[in-house]
Parts: sequence; C-alpha cells; structure tokens
Amino acid sequence: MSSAPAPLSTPEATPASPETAVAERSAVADSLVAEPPSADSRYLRLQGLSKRFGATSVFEGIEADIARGEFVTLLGPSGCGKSTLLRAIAGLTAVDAGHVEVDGETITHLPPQKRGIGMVFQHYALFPNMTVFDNVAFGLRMHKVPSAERQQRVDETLSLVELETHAHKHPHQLSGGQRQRVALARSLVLEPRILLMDEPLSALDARIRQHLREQLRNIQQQLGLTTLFVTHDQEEALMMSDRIFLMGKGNILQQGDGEALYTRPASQEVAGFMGAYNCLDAQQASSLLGYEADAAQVVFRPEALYLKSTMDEINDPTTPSHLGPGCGGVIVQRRLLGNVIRYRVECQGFSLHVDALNRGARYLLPEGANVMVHADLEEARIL
Ligand SMILES: Nc1ncnc2c1ncn2[C@@H]1O[C@H](COP(=O)(O)OP(=O)(O)OP(=O)(O)O)[C@@H](O)[C@H]1O
Repeated sequence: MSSAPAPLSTPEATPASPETAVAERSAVADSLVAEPPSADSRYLRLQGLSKRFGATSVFEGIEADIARGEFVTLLGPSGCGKSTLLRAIAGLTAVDAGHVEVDGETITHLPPQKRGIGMVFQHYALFPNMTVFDNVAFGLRMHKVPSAERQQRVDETLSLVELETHAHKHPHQLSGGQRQRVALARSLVLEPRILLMDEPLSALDARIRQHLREQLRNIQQQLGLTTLFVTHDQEEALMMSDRIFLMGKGNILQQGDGEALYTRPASQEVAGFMGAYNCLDAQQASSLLGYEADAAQVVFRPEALYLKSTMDEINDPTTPSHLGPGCGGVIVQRRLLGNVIRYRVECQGFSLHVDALNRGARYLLPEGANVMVHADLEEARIL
C-alpha cells in the first residue's frame, strides 16, 4: 500500500506564501489518517499475494484490507493484473505466495465453491436453455436447498434485481443489461460473504451501463455486501466506490477514496491515470507557481488551470482568488467534451491542458489566441 507523499514542509500557524499554502493543503489532507483497524475493517485481507505465469510476474506482494460491507474498485490499465488478482481471491487461479483471509479465516487452501465468494464476469455465461428462474435457482439446486426455500430465495433475489416479471423468460429474450442482472442474481441467491465482479458492465451500451451502475451500488449497499469490482473505467470507479485501489504493473500504486486519488495522486504514475493531469518538472512549473518547488514533479489538474486572454479577462466567472502569476502561451487546440471545453496551450517548452466549463459561445477562446495560463495554487500537487 502506498500513501500520498509527505508535504514539502510542515505548515506553521500563519502560512503566507503560495508555497506554504500548497504544502499546508497537502499536509491537512494527509493528516486525515485511518482509524485503528478493527475486525470489520479487515474483513477481507490480502497478505503478500504473488502470482507468476512462467517467468512473468503478474503481481508481487499485494497487501490490502477491505472492510465488511465496503465497495472497493480495482482500477488500472489493461494487463496490470486486475482479473488475475480477482481470480486468485476467488480460488480460480492458484497464487505462488501469500494468503487470502475472510472474516479471520484463511481461505487460500480452499477450492472456489468452499470460499463463500460469488463472482460475476463481463460475459454472463447463462444457461441458454433454462428460464431466468432456473438459471438463478441452479446453484441452490446443486446445494440441495429444499424446493420451497429455493422458490422463496429465487423470488426475493429476482425482485432485488427487478426481474421478477421476467422469471419465465429465456436469456435470448432479455437485453444485455437484464442478462447481466440474471448473472448477478445467480451469485446473490447463494448469499456470498464477498462478491467479486470482473468488468460486469463493460459489454453494455453507455445508457444501460449508467443505470446499472446505480442499481448495482444500491443493491450492494442494501445487502451490506463486501464487494471487489474490477474496471479500467475511471469514471465508473469514481462513481461507485467507497475506495479505489489503483493498480500499476503488478502492484497497488495507491489506495484511497475517489477524492484522494483524484485530487492527491501519490505519484506521477497515478496522476497519469487519474484525469488528464499536467505533469511538469519544477522548473517548468515555476512560472505557474511563482517559485521553483524543491520537487521532481508538480502536477496540475486541467480544471485547476485558468485562461486569461489578451483582453485581460479571466475566461471563467468562477475563477478562484489564489491564482499564481501565470505563463504565456498560444491555444493550439480546442475540443468540445460536452459540458467542458478542453484547450491545449503551447507554452515555452511544454504544453498544458486546460479545462473550462462550457458556459456559452461568448466565453470561448479561439485556436491561435495568445493567452496567459494561471494555476489555482491550492490545487497544485507537488510530488
Ligand atoms: N492464464 C494465463 N497465462 C499466462 N499469462 C496470463 C494468463 N492470464 C493472464 N496472463 C497475463 O497476466 C497479465 C495480467 O492479466 P490480467 O487479465 O489479470 O490483466 P487485467 O488488468 O485484468 O487486464 P484487462 O483490463 O485487459 O482485463 C497479462 O500480461 C496477461 O497476459
């Protein structure tokens, strides 16, 4: 586990300079330390998990605790080992070292069906020749649950995923989102201790995906179900999770809630994945900060930069008051991202992405315009 790096200096009672303001903000944020661990805060424990395929290490020494009822997302680029980690927890892939513990019990040696873990995959492998009801009831049958109880549990679970009126249908008569909810119901009906979900929404179109995100999160909260969810979609992770584990190649780069990961990335690697951070070296950043930071990197979110045109008006009515001195540049690209306009500004020796709210045509700046770029000093992050 990595945490956000220490600030440049310890803030005193009366910070004055922009430098101390930036450092102080980091320090306050970093001082929000975790509560002492309880059994519930360590409901699912990953201890030193390592996995290799032949000579290739997929992950090494993964350490993490997940609280009872928590929704944690494993976020990271393709191939970083998210699915393999999930499969290792489920017992579908053997680990080379380390342990998985659930509620104080080591389960590493148990086969998948004895772990009390449910898993939902991107591609819902439903039985095509069975009705929705029978698909959901299948696991209960295997566990020899008596018919009356089976009926009741399937009815309740179908109602939870809002499919009670579709119980008699076959999978081919359902939409993708409905099929994924059957797959979810099939896991939930077995009352797992932990639910693992591997990109369950990736195959769905954007509108259904959005709706299902909310529905999934509601169900998880309603059941208080400890859930580990895999995605490579940053927005999905930010919207759904109590905490996010950002994975790089083979390890967890940073753990924290969405706010922490998004606004306080612990490294350039995290900043590179979260949002569209501008990563500058200390010398490049000095014109924005007004001083040369004693740090390898200073990162700025595009929405924490503000454009001032040659007409000497800040081009955003919500501009904060803590702006740095600014550096001059030329707008070389303007992209409409819906409610946001993303500008690319070429400065001397580096370029910056600047996001401005799309408030209307009169606030737009044209490509080719000479501008000053100012940073909100409170939002600069020194790494
Ligand atoms: N059965 C296997 N045999 C050999 N290598 C494997 C196997 N399964 C996965 N890998 C490799 O392990 C690495 C991690 O794969 P994994 O599927 O866990 O990544 P991921 O983060 O889930 O990626 P994606 O987001 O694309 O699904 C990849 O380099 C992959 O090629």
